[in-house]
Amino acid sequence: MQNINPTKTSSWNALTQHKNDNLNIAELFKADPNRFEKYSLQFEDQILVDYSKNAINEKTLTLLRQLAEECGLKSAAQAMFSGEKINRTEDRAVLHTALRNRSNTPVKVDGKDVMPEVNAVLAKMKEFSDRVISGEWKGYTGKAITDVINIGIGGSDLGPYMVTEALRPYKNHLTMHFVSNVDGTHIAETLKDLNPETTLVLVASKTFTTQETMTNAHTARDWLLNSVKDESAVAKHFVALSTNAKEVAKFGIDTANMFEFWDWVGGRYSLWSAIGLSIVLSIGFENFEQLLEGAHAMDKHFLNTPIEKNIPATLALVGIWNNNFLGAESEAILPYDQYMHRFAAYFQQGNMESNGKYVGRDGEAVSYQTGPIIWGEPGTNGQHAFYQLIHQGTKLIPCDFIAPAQSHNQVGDHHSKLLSNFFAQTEALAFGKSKEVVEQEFVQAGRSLEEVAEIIPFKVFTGNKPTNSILVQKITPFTLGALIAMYEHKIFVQGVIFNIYSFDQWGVELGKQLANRILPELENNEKITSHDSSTNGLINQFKAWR
Ligand SMILES: O=P(O)(O)OC[C@H]1O[C@H](O)[C@@H](O)[C@@H](O)[C@@H]1O
Repeated sequence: MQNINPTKTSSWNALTQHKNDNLNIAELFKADPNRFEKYSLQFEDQILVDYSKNAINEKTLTLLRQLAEECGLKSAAQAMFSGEKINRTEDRAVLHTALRNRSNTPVKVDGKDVMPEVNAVLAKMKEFSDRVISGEWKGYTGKAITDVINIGIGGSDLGPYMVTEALRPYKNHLTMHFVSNVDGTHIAETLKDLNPETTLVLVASKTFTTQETMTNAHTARDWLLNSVKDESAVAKHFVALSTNAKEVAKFGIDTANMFEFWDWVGGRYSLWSAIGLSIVLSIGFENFEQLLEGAHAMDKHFLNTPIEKNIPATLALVGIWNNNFLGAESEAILPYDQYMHRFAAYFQQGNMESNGKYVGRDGEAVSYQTGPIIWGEPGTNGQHAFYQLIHQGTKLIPCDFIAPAQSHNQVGDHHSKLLSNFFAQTEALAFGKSKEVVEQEFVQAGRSLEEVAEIIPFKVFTGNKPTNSILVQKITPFTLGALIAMYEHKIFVQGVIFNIYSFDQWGVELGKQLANRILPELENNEKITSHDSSTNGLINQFKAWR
């Protein structure tokens, strides 16, 4: 990928000037009755992306598209899809798109087509999951599996957990559990109600060396062996999802029970790989294939659609406008769908681990903002918690509102009520409430303006808060796959423009290294003096209190 400092492009300069036009969303709507038609896009008649409630006009979009061109977006996308080693700092290709390449066209890494291996692992996942779901796969004592625990963390947890929750309406009889935290409470609470004879454990770890996961996996293994007291039981109750066959064998899992993936799959992009086995076990292989189909359809859209109609690119560019020119520091993802309650958490890793970088592709510190802080919670719960600050605080927080038109649970008028909130919020954020309207409301309520003068300012909403509305016909495996891929590519486009490496994650290493240094210091009762005074003080107090 090229090394292009975005701030040195002519479009960046022009955008900096253009910021002074101080666009106002309400005025933009007043001036153009066709704004919705102009600034909304549809995907396969199933997903509507309305980005019209942003402070943008034709000029903004033209300049942003020019920026993408000047930063080499097209060739960068080609490079990723064709297996070039765009993850330079780890010398790896980035091919989560090959995992869902339903067209099965060859994708080469170092001259070798990866598709036969991808298809072989998918076939193995199908065969295994069919046997577990049908009850043909038996545990050590001959009983069918009832519960599945996925032990993993980060990319080996968030994706599978988010998707199995989002697609709960499609799930079968198996009960899924996800254990990630090294806090013993997580595994203890999970194992408490489970029977080892009917439990299958998936140890999900790309590297198979992650402290949290290996610790939890050993605890689960001890739990099984405490109950059945025969090492050979492990083969019936443990499988590994990993790239590291050597470590898997060391742990005692037969490599026949290993579902492989490859170093060109980033952890936070791995739910499409063997890491998705918990998804397959939960909703069946055909539904998992639909998830892959949806993502593949979005991949094709991203790669082949001109930038004017390209959904991930458009979301990325509008995001850059808000982040780099209007000064927004964070972005909220707000699904109006209870099943999608982990969606924001998933893209917290997806986005922040990808684009939370301060070093550009030239090895120098950048002089501009890179990835935003991502946060969010499902729909109306957020309204009664943190929306106050979005409406009337001093910070600019662009929000993505996501909602399905059809609910999986048609309970009374719940869905109309939910969606009325979904529509109302973006309207309120964009248009606000003026002083005049507040006054009018008081007058209509029979109050005199003199009497209420003091409280009027507190009731004014300035509006002009940017939002995207993403309306999905229904959350199905296909549309969910497409939505996830849409955000993945948005992150990719922003990383290209930020001129950073989006697919490494060196920032997680230092803490790990220091924890490994501290762990032996906690194993005795000696006073610790090897750190700064704060860290020494904390460790010593911990030792005194434990
Ligand atoms: O799957 P693994 O190897 O256990 O890694 C789990 C997580 O570890 C680190 O925090 C990072 O590298 C993440 O990207 C990764 O998802």
